[in-house]
Amino acid sequence: MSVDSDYVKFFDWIREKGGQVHKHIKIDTREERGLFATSTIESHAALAIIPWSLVVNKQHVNLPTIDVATERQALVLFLSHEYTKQEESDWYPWIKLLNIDKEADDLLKTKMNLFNCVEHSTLGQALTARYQQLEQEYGYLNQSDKIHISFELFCAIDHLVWSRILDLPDNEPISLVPFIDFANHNFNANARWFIDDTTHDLILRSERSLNPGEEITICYGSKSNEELLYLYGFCQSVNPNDRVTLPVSLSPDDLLLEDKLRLIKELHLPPRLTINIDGRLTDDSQRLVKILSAQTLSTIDHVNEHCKPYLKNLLNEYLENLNLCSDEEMFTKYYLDSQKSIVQKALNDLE
Ligand SMILES: C[S@@+](CC[C@H](N)C(=O)[O-])C[C@H]1O[C@@H](n2cnc3c(N)ncnc32)[C@H](O)[C@@H]1O
Repeated sequence: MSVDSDYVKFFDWIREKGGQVHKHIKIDTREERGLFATSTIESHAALAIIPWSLVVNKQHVNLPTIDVATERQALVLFLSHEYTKQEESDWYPWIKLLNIDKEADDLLKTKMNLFNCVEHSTLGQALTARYQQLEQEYGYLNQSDKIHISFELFCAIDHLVWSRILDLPDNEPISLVPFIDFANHNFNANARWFIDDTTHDLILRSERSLNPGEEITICYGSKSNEELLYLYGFCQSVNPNDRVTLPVSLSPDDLLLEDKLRLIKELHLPPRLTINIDGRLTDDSQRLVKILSAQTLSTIDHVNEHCKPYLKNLLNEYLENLNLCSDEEMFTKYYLDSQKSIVQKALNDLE
């Protein structure tokens, strides 16, 4: 069976379930598989209407009725169960296109490569934590007979969930929305989705007129490269929302340890430094540096002579770590180059 006929079946399935897809749209693969206009489409056209019954979230009737720790886990279990049923699944026309087996292979090859490349960055730390959590989750679900797939497939499905969920507004649960999940990201997207107030359908709408062959994109939000890589496995060479986040810690030998911890808690300061694309620290981070670098109680929340050396040391250490990362893969290179350039700007500012 050709892939094209799988797409035809998918479109038919959406229509059978009461949805609509604009006649001038197809799913195609150029650099990346996505949605494309096959003819001119006017501005504000409904590109797709997806009925609420096809929106997968924790309230969905078909979700496994077992306790789940998080909304994300509910979606992972849903996809795992439907994947296991194969053609018996009511969702098969969509599940088939998710290429879960191939995703598992790719994840092992490319994503693990990414993982190794960025090992020394904050992204590496976040990915390590996620992997460890997945191992624990899988161990529990497997032991209690709640899941019947391999760990590799479980990781692939977890990645698919992270990369395809939509954050619906107004306290609606995070959801998977077949069809809209084939739209790729662009900061200058030409389409957007919303929930119809009266029907509760999910509508994908063109925001301007589309040319024949043009890709239909949505914006995944103002995310940094680190967030894009973590959630979706891609990032952008020029990302106006990029930033650096550095985890910081206090030495157990610090004589002001308790005072510093108390103040950080009182001020609700996140335990990391954030440096914006222009190389400037956020206000919270500037305050954190003052506290962390203070050597006397009277200067604990003031600019002191230790602020600059403290920050310089931290930035140079991070730069050294970034230089240890390999940068052959395109997205890893975008990420690393942007991180280095932001840290360098911050260091220049300190001179
Ligand atoms: C919601 S899905 C979009 C459809 C997906 N391309 C597919 O083939 O099913 C999100 C995934 O698409 C890819 N993607 C989306 N936007 C991208 C972009 N601007 N550049 C590269 N890959 C992108 C990433 O792999 C991401 O994890």
